[in-house]
Amino acid sequence: MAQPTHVLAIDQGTTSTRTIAFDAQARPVATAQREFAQHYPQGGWVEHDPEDIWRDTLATLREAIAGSGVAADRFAAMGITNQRETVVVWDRETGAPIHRAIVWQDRRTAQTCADLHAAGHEALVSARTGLLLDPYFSATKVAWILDNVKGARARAEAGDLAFGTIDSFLLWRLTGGKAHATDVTNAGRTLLFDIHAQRWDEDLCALFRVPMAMLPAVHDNSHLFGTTAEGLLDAPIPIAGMAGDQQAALFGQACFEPGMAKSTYGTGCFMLLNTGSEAIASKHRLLTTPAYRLGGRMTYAVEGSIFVAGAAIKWLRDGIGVIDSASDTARLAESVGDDHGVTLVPAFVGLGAPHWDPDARGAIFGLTLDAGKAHITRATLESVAFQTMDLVEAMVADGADDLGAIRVDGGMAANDWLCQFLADILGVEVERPANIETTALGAAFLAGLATGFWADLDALSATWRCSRRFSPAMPAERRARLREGWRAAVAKTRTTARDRAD
Ligand SMILES: Nc1ncnc2c1ncn2[C@@H]1O[C@H](COP(=O)(O)OP(=O)(O)O)[C@@H](O)[C@H]1O
Ligand SMILES: O=P(O)(O)OC[C@H](O)CO
Repeated sequence: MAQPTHVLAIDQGTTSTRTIAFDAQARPVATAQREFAQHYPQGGWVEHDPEDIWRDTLATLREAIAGSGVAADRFAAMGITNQRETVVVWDRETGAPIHRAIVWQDRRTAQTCADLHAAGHEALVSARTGLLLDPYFSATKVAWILDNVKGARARAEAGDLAFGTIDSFLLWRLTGGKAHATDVTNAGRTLLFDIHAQRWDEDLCALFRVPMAMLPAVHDNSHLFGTTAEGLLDAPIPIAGMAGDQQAALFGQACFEPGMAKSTYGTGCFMLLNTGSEAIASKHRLLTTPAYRLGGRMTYAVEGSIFVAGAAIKWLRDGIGVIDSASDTARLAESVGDDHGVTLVPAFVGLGAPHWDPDARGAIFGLTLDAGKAHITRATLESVAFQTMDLVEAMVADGADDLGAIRVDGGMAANDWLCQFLADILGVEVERPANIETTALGAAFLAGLATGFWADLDALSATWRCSRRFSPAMPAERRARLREGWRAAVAKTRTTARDRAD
């Protein structure tokens, strides 16, 4: 066999699918990317067509291989990383999904979660899964499909249907239906997986009414999951790494030591803090989640999940048309004075951590007649930093040491204005790596480790480079005033949601 020279990573995100080819120095040598359709069948519902996702995955894989100029048999392996929690249920015989994928942002099961909460189930769920009863997670979405597609529940119980998050679905398709598996990080977002015992939990499956016969096998993140089916690519390539995208970003940022944190700004924003071999239960409504498992040894993280970050920028562009492109936002934000007085709370799909309020909806405060698109744009960027601030405060209140620095990545991290405002509001150093595609890199690292392409974590750490560091420069008094303004706006947003519900 030819000596491997490169590794591939598939990054299946909420709004786009991409494949990146990396060389042995972890440099991206070819990228292929496609945006795909979002379906909003009702208010608060969000769906994807799994066939779109599969079509784009295959197309970007072929394109990235061709674009790299590297022969397919020179790739040591590929890794898969994915939007987490999103649910696909498919027929084991035909491989056809029985419903569109229900996306992590979808709120249709809010009432089911409220009922389970009222019945007193949250303590058990949190103790075993590290999560909360929120429609964000997979279990209630799976049950919704089984209850709403005719005959599905009986077929699932008979073992004829398979459930998977996007990673499992892609693995199934890539291997021609040979492998039905996932990894601990994706399993750990379903509400069905005991993150301490590290196995599917019978009680939780019964509580959420998900038949165990439809669940995938769960493996380490660095593991030989399967090999691409004959004829799919010019040569079969092993699939040897898998992780949910936020955990992959933590890995790609080389946050391997307890106390190291990263924050990823894509559609949403997700901040993960490595807590080592200890699963720390949050007292401030953060999540406890598997960070990665290598050689059977689990590393955990504490996570703050924010549902809307880049999605608000997309809304500025596609929803209300105040910008032509995401890259306009920094210039517009700079054009507004510091004391502009506008606050935007982007609770478009409720609020995630640390509030977990599925009924909250977006709001803008402080409008005056001179407020224009620049004010709204600036307030939108600021809201992303303020939400991160809420997460950091919750982590510190949970006993985390004061964070000296956070590593940022994701599409929005390209925005210098945002990175500086983030450093100012958090009062910590913000480090942006040379490669902000850390999600894909993390998946590539996992696949490369499994196949010996990279030797160990030290070899991976050695590839991490900071390209720009943003240091806090805002006077403490101004920071305190802005923080206060944000808290008041969030409180008003939540009161309005409660008033509407009454
Ligand atoms: N310069 C920028 N300023 C602000 N937001 C940006 C910028 N560039 C990209 N974005 C936003 O980042 C998001 C894309 O990031 P990405 O990491 O690709 O997301 P995902 O993986 O969730 O699909 C989009 O929502 C886009 O609006
Ligand atoms: O698509 P992203 O990058 O915003 O990530 C989505 C998260 O995995 C949802 O939990």
